[in-house]
Amino acid sequence: MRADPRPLPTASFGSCLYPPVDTPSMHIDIGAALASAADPGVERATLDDLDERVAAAHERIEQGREEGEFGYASLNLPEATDAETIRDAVAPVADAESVITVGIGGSALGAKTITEALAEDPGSHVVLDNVDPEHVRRTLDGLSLADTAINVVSRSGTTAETLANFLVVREAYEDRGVDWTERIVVTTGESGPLRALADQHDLPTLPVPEGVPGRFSALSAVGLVPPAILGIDIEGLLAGGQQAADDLAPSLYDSPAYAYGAMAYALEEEGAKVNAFMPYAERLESFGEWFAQLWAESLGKDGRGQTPARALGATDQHSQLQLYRAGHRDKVVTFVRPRERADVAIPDPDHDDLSYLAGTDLGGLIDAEYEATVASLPAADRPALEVEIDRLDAESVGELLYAMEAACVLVGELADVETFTQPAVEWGKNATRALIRGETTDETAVIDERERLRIGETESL
Ligand SMILES: O=P(O)(O)OC[C@H]1O[C@H](O)[C@H](O)[C@@H](O)[C@@H]1O
Repeated sequence: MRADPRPLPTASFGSCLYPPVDTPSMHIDIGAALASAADPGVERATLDDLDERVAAAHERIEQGREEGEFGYASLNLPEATDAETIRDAVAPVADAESVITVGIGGSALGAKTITEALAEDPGSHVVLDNVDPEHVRRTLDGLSLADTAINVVSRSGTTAETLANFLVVREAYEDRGVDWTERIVVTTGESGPLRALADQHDLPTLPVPEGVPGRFSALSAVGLVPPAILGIDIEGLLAGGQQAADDLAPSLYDSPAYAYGAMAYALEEEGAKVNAFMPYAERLESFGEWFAQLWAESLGKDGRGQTPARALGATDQHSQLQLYRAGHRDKVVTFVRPRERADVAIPDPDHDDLSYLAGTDLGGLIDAEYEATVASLPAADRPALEVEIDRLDAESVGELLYAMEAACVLVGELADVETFTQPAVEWGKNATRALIRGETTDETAVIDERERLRIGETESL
């Protein structure tokens, strides 16, 4: 295992201006997003002023946690989630070689992030979070269903994509003579069609946590059933989450989660309306997808909210970095990396031009790329934030998930938006249901009008 690439603080661009906000295994560096290093950037005086509002927001958050208020209760999950109950529920399928999750959004992305980051074989967790017929068919054809456990998750129990896929998956098991009722775990709310189906077939069912929106439920049965089936240390994930919970403090200078949240908020105020999220590890690619839902659905309200853009390091240095360094000054790049990496030596090159690679390894190369790309942003007067964990283990991943959730809740407080709901997604859902049912509703009227206009325009061409 490759050791820590560099001790802190060193001369990485900008970090000498402000010491990173650290916990035992998580490090947030905000230096390269200060006004002294970047534009848009945050003045130190602005940050100091903002810290008073962070203290007030922290008080509000703690009060919401104490009272188990809707949304704020999410930040109690490390303590509230009972790992043993989850382990008992998955015991009948603990021999499964793979898991197929049928769920979407917050009911899929947490589990996907955790198994991608920590499963021995990330491919052993397959997620059906779309209703693309060819993809669903190909996915099921590619699985040995007898060795695959089914994880069906829906907080509302009504989501069309999840229920449709569940019916297709169930039929596939039946067609192959595999008793799906013996290979399934359901996680859902107290009511709704999925709960009714689970009761009808007497399926092992876990409750979604009370008062926790889907996108904040990774550290509950919603996110932990597939990891538990695949032998991942779910207790370690919860311990990491608890570590991050214990590190919440009434100052951004003492809490990595709040340092990240406060900087993201302040940068949006300064014009950084896009947050390009760039993990430097393939095992953290889905973490970017999870972050995108968290940030977009929680903070995209009242005409504001940073647009999360997904990128991957080092790959997207060769596709998007040009834009980040030389495009509109409307972005911040969030760099994420595990400091410890596997060792894959680069064989001695038999060509002089490649001699610079001699004696190094892929870990050394990707870390050099990380350092260079982080430094390249303020070198172009553009803001960057760094989120580092010591290694990809259960504790660090649990801490990372929780810290990003707490950062998001803080931004919601500072921006004064309704963080825990997502009313804007309902229009499309209602319209879909009406179209499928052949009903005429306000939504279908809009769709018909669009169709009339389109036909009108084509005819007038
Ligand atoms: O868990 P479910 O009720 O099936 O919802 C799954 C997802 O769909 C909804 O439309 C929301 O946009 C998400 O916040 C949610 O996570």
